Amino acid sequence: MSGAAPDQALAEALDALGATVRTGGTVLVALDFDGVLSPLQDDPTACRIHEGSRTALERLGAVPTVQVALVSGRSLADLDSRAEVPDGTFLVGSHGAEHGHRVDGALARDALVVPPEASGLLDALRTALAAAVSGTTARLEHKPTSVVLHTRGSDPTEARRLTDHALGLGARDGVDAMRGKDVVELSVLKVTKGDALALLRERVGAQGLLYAGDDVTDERAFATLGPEDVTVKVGPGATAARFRVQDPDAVAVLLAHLADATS
Ligand SMILES: O=P(O)(O)OC[C@H]1O[C@H](O[C@H]2O[C@H](CO)[C@@H](O)[C@H](O)[C@H]2O)[C@H](O)[C@@H](O)[C@@H]1O
Repeated sequence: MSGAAPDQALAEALDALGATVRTGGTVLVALDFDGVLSPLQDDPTACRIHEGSRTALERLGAVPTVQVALVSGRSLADLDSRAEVPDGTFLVGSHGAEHGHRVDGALARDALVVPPEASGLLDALRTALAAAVSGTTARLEHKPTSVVLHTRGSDPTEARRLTDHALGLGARDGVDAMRGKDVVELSVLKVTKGDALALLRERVGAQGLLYAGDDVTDERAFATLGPEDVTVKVGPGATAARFRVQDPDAVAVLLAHLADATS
């Protein structure tokens, strides 16, 4: 495998999670998708899970007291279509708005309730953003509870103008604006990955937790996790996480190390 090995402090934290599993404790292994399990791409539809991570998650998913979860900003359907994860994996999409899990080779979704006033607001946001990006190189992505402005690859001046416009729309009542890497997401539900992780932790009764993420919305999650949790920032930039690895190649090595530590 081509990624860098975890540094000593992270390796020790992974070994401690492995020891928890070997003594019968439950460990939640939760991962962001873009920038963590897949390298970032100009075209979001080109992203696939890293082969090394896919293999390691297969191994981890086979351990009875390891619970694997993907916690992503992508819509649940989009995440499911490219994740290639084993049965039993929890999938959280749209930054925590959509929940499901893999069972019998398919996605089982939890019900998603969007109040009518929120649907109306989302339609208005979609219309306003569509008018703003018309004739530009920026793109829109539509999710069940949000619309996303993508400016990766756009002219920087145009990207700034559209970003400011989207953030202006995001200041409206009932809208949660989230900035990410060359994206502004306008959601009509107030959700966070931190809340999603808290729910999952309770649902599986985890004694140990690992979460790896690379983006602004992952910082929201890191900030809610405890000092004993193994939080891993992927890539450069300020972070509230305890540990850092360089890139998705290093994530694959980290997950393989954890899989080894559980057996
Ligand atoms: O929480 P994540 O799994 O990291 O999802 C966050 C967003 O990921 C995608 O956008 C990002 O990745 C794209 C593909 O590499 C890249 O082109 C874009 O610039 C990035 O922001 C996805 O398209 C969004 O819906 C997710 O919210």
